[in-house]
Amino acid sequence: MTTHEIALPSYRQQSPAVRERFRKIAARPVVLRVNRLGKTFDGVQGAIQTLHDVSFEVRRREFISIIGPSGCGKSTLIRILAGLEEPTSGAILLDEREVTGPGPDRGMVFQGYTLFPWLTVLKNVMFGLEVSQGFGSLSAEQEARSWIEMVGLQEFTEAYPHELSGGMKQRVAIARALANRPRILLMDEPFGALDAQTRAKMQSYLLQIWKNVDVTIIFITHDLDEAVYLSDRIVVLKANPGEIQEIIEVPVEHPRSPEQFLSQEFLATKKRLEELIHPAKEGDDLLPIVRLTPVGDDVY
Ligand SMILES: Nc1ncnc2c1ncn2[C@@H]1O[C@H](COP(=O)(O)OP(=O)(O)OP(=O)(O)O)[C@@H](O)[C@H]1O
Repeated sequence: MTTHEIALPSYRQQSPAVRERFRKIAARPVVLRVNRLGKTFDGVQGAIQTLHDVSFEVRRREFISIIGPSGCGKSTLIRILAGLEEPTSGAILLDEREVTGPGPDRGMVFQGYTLFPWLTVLKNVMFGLEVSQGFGSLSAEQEARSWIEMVGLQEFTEAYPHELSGGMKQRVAIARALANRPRILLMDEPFGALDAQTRAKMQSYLLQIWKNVDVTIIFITHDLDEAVYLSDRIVVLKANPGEIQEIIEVPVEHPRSPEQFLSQEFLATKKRLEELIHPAKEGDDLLPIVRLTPVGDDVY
């Protein structure tokens, strides 16, 4: 049975506990304002309008996912938030100050493993502390060790990246990003290259870390389950140009746990995401038939 065939409550229906959580979030200060953001690239075939009039606000310690079809401008948006790309129009305000370039107030974790392969786990995490935060080596080491412990890799401080699994590398990348005490952690498909089991573990680790650290998270994913499981709110973009279709308040209660994947609220939210991202078109999953087996030799 698919989620389309189950009678589900509206994804807008919230339990008292969820309503109360959103009321508390609304009372927190705004950390990030994305104001009428637009981005046009000059391509070989002319200008490509990638983002158009994108506006939203993020409050302190919110977990926001950005989701949308391939090419809708998710990575462009996160690169603008990181200060790696300039918007064509509009502005980003972090703590009410305009973002004009990269800064230590924004940490980044990408899908590709971005650790320095020639440095140990400890030295990777110490790097930013020493180079951009001005820590002396002793205090950088102390600080780095506490972040490595936070991601559960204290046994691996002297290991090199090639000695770690993909999930462990991403945990080091998270520790390294958080060690600089960013206001916002920007994560672009951080678990996209991991197998399903490791990915599920990483989602659980990330929720545990987020609970213990004063950080706001912006998380890009293609995975609907991942977006619903992790987020307070989900910003759904559409493509050509990338515009906001809807911002969904996830009605699933906290603390989150994998059993909730089958709850009615979870499925109702996922169904809404499916409607927005993969609107069903009659026959769009059918291939032109080229028959290479004799008639009568059918598998179904
Ligand atoms: N530097 C660039 N120059 C020209 N066009 C670009 C550039 N960067 C992105 N684009 C275009 O902007 C659009 C959005 O790209 P972007 O990578 O932000 O989308 P996305 O939603 O992250 O895609 P995906 O989900 O496939 O990773 C695409 O059409 C892409 O070709």
